[in-house]
Amino acid sequence: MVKAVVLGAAGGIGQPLSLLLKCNPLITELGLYDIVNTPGVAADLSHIATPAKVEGLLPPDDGLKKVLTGAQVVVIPAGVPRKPGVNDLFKINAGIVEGLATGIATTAPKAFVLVISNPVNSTVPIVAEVFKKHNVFDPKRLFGVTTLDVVRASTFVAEILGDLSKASDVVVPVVGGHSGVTIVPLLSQSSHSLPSGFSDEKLDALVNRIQFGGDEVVKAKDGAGSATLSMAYAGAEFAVKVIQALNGKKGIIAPSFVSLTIDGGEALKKEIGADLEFFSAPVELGPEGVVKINSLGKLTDKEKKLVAAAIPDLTNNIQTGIAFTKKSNL
Ligand SMILES: NC(=O)c1ccc[n+]([C@@H]2O[C@H](COP(=O)([O-])OP(=O)(O)OC[C@H]3O[C@@H](n4cnc5c(N)ncnc54)[C@H](O)[C@@H]3O)[C@@H](O)[C@H]2O)c1
Ligand SMILES: O=C(O)C[C@H](O)C(=O)O
Repeated sequence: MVKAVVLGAAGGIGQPLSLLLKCNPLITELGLYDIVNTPGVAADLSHIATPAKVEGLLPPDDGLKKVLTGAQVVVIPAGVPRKPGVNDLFKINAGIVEGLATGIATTAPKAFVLVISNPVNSTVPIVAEVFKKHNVFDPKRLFGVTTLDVVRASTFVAEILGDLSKASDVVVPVVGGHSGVTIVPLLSQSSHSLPSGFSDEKLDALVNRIQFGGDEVVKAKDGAGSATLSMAYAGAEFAVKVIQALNGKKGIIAPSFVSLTIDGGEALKKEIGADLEFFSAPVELGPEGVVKINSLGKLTDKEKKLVAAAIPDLTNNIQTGIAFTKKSNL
């Protein structure tokens, strides 16, 4: 019996993500919340012949509180995506995420919180600070969703291998954060080796494509927003892993942007040579959330440089999130 909730459920990510969650038999209750359209989305999904009972709520009449009551897993894709005229996502999304995190901290403080809203490197620290203000912060239960970078890495490697049927078997750890140079694919650890003779230039181009995969979609959508369908796929994949671990399945490991106060975090700080509060690394999941942050493993010199290049942006992004909540009255 698992209740999952999507905050921002009527949006470009929210709707297909809610569809994928509704299709998962592990979920028995699915709560949908947005500032618009959730009753319609919920009515539509409720006709699908799967176990989850769906409800769609809006802000009036304590909708946020009602939807969060009893929630075990809360996924947050609420907020604006990149599009013309929207240059600073943080300005808008910081307040949205802070408001929703306040709702979770007061109504479902034990829920696992999966943050999709960008910029993830800053919105995750915002959620952490809000939870600290309410004295309910459990770092093991807060996740920045970086799975789309992992999904892209698998797909692009399978494309290079000339066999997309392998895409879902290819495992490439992607670490660091979720924006541009903070995205660090560890291609030397790919489950499927790149073709022999794969040149340095080609490797650089592949790293760049994974780091800036979001731009490809924004450009192709030509003003209509950023990745929604691939993000919904990635978000559902990560949410299901969290739910499987919650239900007792062992050995689930996936990269996520998490607090380095968790077991394994101190060792990771030494590995990356930086005293960061958050970093995306492979984490082992269990019924209480993150059991342990794993080592990044053996890195090539190129990968060590990529990690070093990610640190300044990560430091700034994390501090921007923390500074926002310090100034806020919520
Ligand atoms: N983590 C990732 O890998 C990743 C990937 C793609 C997009 N994103 C981010 O996800 C976010 C959503 O993208 P999208 O394309 O779905 O945008 P969208 O505009 O299509 O949908 C966002 C939804 O959020 C809702 N919303 C706004 N304020 C809200 C509030 N206070 N409470 C509840 N709902 C609220 C809107 O009504 C809308 O339905 C963006 O910030 C985007 O940058 C993250
Ligand atoms: O790039 C974006 O703005 C959206 C998202 O973070 C992505 O990786 O596609």
